[in-house]
Amino acid sequence: MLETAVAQGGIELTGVTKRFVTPAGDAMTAIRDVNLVVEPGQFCAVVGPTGCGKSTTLTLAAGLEMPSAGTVRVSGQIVDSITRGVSFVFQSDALLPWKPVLENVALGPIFRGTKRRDAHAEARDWLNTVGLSGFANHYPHQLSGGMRKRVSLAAALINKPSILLMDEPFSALDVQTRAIMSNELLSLWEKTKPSVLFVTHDLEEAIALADRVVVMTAGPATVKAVYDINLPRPRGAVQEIRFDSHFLELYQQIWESLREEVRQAYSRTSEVANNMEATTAV
Ligand SMILES: Nc1ncnc2c1ncn2[C@@H]1O[C@H](COP(=O)(O)OP(=O)(O)OP(=O)(O)O)[C@@H](O)[C@H]1O
Repeated sequence: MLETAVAQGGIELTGVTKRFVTPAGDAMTAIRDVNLVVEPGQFCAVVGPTGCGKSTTLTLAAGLEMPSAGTVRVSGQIVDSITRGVSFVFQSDALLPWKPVLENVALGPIFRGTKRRDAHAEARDWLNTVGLSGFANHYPHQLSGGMRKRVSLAAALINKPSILLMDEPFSALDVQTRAIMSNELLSLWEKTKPSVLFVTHDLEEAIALADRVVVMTAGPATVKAVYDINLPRPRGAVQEIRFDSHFLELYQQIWESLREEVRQAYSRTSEVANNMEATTAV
């Protein structure tokens, strides 16, 4: 497993712990002793209770944060600065509001030194791929949430990333748009096959999209269990695969594992809230 992760685009976290300093000056451990492998071209989803450290895991893979202990390797190289070949898609769109759609999509190639005309031509191809060829001159605020998300995907994929890091990319969308975007993401991923690390709160979404689902424990997070999702590909419409009997079995099995962590995280936050109330009442 270790050898395969060394190939282009493989991600490997070994014994990774990340501590932060809180605003009060205390040390807090966000993730603890995390071991995680994403094989090149694999779609890996990470689920876990809120606040357990999923986004922290992504920022470590991106090289935006450094581990306090352990190592992060991408394509076999230890990550010690911003990782090359990575595109990030967040919950918010991260588009520049003062630039039209075409310019937003062309930004990556322009930053890398591609001539403006060539970058625009490439951006037009990507807008065509995500079904927005008629919106090149619109500004982000003139688009719907789903359309902005498509622009974000085009802006990420135009960079031909070997790694795509996605932090709850569709959570702000309504259910129907979310399903459409999931299908679009799968068909785009099947064309270019970057390694994907996809953080979500939605277990159904994780199983419908991924080759592998990683369940993290209540914070400080460590990896609790890893499930291989052996549903056939291409998956077809994510709305339909949810009714497949094997999908339901996988859901049941993974939810069993996740439920306990969600319960623990919830009771911890309730304890903190109760303690705060008690302190305030004194
Ligand atoms: N830069 C930082 N400084 C201090 N604490 C941080 C920092 N980044 C994250 N944390 C803390 O680390 C913990 C994990 O945060 P993280 O955002 O990784 O969790 P998450 O699982 O992605 O949460 P959610 O599911 O709610 O999005 C949280 O307690 C958070 O407050």
